[in-house]
Amino acid sequence: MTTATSTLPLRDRILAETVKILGTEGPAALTVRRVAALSGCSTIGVYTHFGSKSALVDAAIMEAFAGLDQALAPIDELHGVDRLLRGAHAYRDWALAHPLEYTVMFAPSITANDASDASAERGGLSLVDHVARTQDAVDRGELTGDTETIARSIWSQVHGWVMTEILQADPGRVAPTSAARAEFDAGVRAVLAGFGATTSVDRAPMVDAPRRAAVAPASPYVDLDRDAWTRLSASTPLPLTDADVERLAGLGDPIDLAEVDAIYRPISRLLDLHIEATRGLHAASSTFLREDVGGTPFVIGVAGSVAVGKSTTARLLRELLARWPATPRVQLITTDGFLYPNAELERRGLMERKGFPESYDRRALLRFVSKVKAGRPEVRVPVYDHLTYDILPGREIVVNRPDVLIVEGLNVLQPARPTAEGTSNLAVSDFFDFSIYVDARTSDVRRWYVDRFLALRKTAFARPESYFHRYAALTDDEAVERAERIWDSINQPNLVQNILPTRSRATLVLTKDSDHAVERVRLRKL
Ligand SMILES: Nc1ncnc2c1ncn2[C@@H]1O[C@H](COP(=O)(O)OP(=O)(O)O)[C@@H](O)[C@H]1O
Ligand SMILES: CC(C)(COP(=O)(O)O)[C@@H](O)C(=O)NCCC(=O)O
Repeated sequence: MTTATSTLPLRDRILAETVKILGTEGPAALTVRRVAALSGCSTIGVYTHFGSKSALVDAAIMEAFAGLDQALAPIDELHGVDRLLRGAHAYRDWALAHPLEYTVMFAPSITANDASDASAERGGLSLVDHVARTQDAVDRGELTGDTETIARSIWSQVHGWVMTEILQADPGRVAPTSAARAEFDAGVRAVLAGFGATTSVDRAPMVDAPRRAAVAPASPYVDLDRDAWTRLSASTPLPLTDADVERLAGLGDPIDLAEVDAIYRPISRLLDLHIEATRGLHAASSTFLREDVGGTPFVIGVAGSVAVGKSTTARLLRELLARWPATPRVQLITTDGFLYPNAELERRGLMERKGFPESYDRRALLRFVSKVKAGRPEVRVPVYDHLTYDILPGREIVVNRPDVLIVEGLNVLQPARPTAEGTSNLAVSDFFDFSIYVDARTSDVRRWYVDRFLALRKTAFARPESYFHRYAALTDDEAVERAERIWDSINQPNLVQNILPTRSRATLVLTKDSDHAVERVRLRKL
């Protein structure tokens, strides 16, 4: 941090001095007394703002990551390899301008000993968005290989390079030269080329970048910005009203009729076309086989992170599809009904892994969809209750040969697990006729999760039977801390390890901006 700290508010002054000490002398030199003296306050002042020395270290790490995230935000206007290259430069530019913060974020002597698990792991989690950006380049056919390997190779190149530049300079003072920038650029391009990048990456300044790429030549997807998507179904009527939309919107998911009109009306039209075509295919098969192969429900999977707004998407689709004359009977189920009950999760040591693939009775879920698809009547689904955080004993939803079944859940796009013999099982998604992945930046979803947790304190948590009732009385700060802990320890690792990697399997990907509005739609065309 190069700015003079004396004019900053006390909290920022304390953090700045902490970063200086940690970044130049290491954690052994950090004492609350010293930070207080340098910040011009008493030790009580430090404790009042941060509570403890380790909380101070945590705050220094977390704030530094927030700064880096902010510096990287503009590249999310871009796509593919272009975004990865520009991201690498934005990352290096920030790190070299904040060498002490960068040291605090990544020096193992600090993160391994003096930070809490959450902030020590924050470095790993910062890879999440990078992995998602890499996945985008792979999905577009601009890079070839395993996404995780490519993402790690790019990051190792960038991080290793930046750390060397910082260590070679005087503490806190890096003077980047254009020669160093050119060398760095060549190094990152070499890594990208090693994974098959052929796209010529232009050097125009970031602000001039096109908002959206049209279609990558080898990509199996068509990628449309919001306006282009909306124009696709100009003549389809919108059968919902403001009141319908208000009724269907999930907590913290600010959707309105304009958004439904712009985004969901075209989806509903596209689905109607798919349903019609699928029925035509069945009729053709019947003619060929000279027997009636029978109708079967059209099954749609809706996947995405916890708190991304899958439920709102699924409910809107149910409502819109039911208004098409060919599909009046639309049912919606969520996969949480197939979570093992808490007692079973406890027995398996999985209470902290609710939502991970292994926390579900996957065989029961597979049996369920295959029965539905086979046209069986009265197929039953257990019911999960968010309030008690458990399966409701004896309660069931009956799925009775609907025209359309929507299956919503975190893991619905998981590929099949290999059997012990090395052959492949079927996966739930093998029974889908269409699938939708609701996507957003991980940092935005984290914020939505925390905001929803805060809002739930006054509603669901306030009820004595709520599993989270003990959180109803928390102060704002305590509730934020609690929600972030659940997010960082359960939901984000699940997103990164299990959910995000399934995104490219979806027929349609809806990418939301930080205000929940869908900014981009990607449709599989091949
Ligand atoms: N602890 C909770 N108490 C009550 N309702 C909850 C709780 N957590 C989530 N919900 C509700 O459950 C639904 C599903 O949430 P989630 O699985 O996070 O999916 P999404 O937000 O993507 O729809 C949402 O309507 C949400 O408001
Ligand atoms: C119930 C869920 C696993 C979602 O299940 P889904 O319907 O997506 O299969 C999730 O909302 C959840 O409660 N996760 C556990 C961690 C948490 O309390 O946020």
